[in-house]
Amino acid sequence: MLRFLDAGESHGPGLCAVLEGLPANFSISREKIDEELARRQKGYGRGERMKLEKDQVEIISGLSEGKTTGAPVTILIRNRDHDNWKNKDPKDTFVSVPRPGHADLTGEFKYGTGNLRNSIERSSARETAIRTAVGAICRQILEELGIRIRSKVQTLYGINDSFCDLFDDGLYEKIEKSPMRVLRNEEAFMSLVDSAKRQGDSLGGWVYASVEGVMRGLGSFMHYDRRLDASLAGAVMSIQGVKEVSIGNPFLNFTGYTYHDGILYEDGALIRASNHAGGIEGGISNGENIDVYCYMKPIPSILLKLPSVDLKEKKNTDSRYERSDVTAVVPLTIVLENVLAFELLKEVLETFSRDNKEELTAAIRIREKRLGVLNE
Ligand SMILES: Cc1cc2nc3c(=O)[nH]c(=O)nc-3n(C[C@H](O)[C@H](O)[C@H](O)COP(=O)(O)O)c2cc1C
Ligand SMILES: C=C(O[C@@H]1CC(C(=O)O)=C[C@@H](OP(=O)(O)O)[C@H]1O)C(=O)O
Repeated sequence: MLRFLDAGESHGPGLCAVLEGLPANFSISREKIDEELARRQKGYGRGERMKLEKDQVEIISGLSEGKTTGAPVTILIRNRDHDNWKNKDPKDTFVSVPRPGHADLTGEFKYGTGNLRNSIERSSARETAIRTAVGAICRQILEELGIRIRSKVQTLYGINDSFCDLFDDGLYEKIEKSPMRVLRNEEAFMSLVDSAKRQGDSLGGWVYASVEGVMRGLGSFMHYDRRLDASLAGAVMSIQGVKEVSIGNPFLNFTGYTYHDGILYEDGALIRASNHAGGIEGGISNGENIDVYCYMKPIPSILLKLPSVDLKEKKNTDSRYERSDVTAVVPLTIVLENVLAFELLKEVLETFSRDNKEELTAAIRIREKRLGVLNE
């Protein structure tokens, strides 16, 4: 079983993860992991923190001559901002006024450390840096198996028309360079972010990822917890700030006749007339692109005042501001891609459970050969 644990606080020395269950003999490039980390740091609407960090991964275990050995892979990302925090007087970082919408209050209900700073540190989406690094390892293996993931921002604020409707040729390369550049309506995006910032407010929006080349037959309807759509949705919902997940386009109105994707036999092959199902039927991948949409709520840390309570003084007060992004929909696209990469590799290994590259690719070929009969 592929699994990982991660640890680390937002302003602590760093973040780390142990990823276990990778098959042996796959090449993993550290540079490619760092490229994903750099992509995640970009995006209009990011706050001051991203100017301080330059995320890079250190690989502590699990690779030999750049290849997986089957041993647990341990990775580490250091927090540059730690240098600015390590000598702070605890009195100066103490927090007793929770921000509505963040984890400050619920974290205190649950853990009761008396200082909301502890919840802030671990609940922070800083954790998405290490999750992106984990996904970036899985992604390199998926790419060798012919699976490719790409993403884009679909909407910002309440604007339900797309900033960029379709993937153009070569767009993937452009996304890799800078996710912002691919937004057709880049100026509209930027001015919306600018005005939210001027107001002291924040924004959310929808992002979209599409996975190409997924083999048929991942997931199962045999039990609720093996359904592929459920596993993917759960993983995506676990990303900080994500509140809705849809497999297939949630913006269109359908009837049964217009929604369901016709099955056609053409030129000796089984094909689908459309892909409104988003690549999953009955909890099992059907070979079409897996399309995942998710909605991120507006960022909770805002300069505008919301009602809150000083838990120490037991007095009503205004919410307090903590340095923040205005919107994180652009980095969310990269986090989404890499969260999906981990989940999909886990599903591949669940279905074709093998311990090394050669046996894994052979097992996938045997399945494809059997399904190929349907196309004759
Ligand atoms: C990439 C990314 C960056 C984020 N940046 C911030 C931020 O700067 N300030 C903030 O208050 N929330 C930010 N969030 C959202 C919070 O982490 C999130 O709302 C909080 O942990 C509470 O979790 P919940 O919204 O899932 O309930 C960010 C989320 C992501 C994915
Ligand atoms: C550090 C990251 O995002 C952080 C997520 C975050 C939050 O509350 O979730 C709050 C901000 O942290 P800080 O107060 O240090 O500026 C963001 O910068 C990152 O994405 O690497």
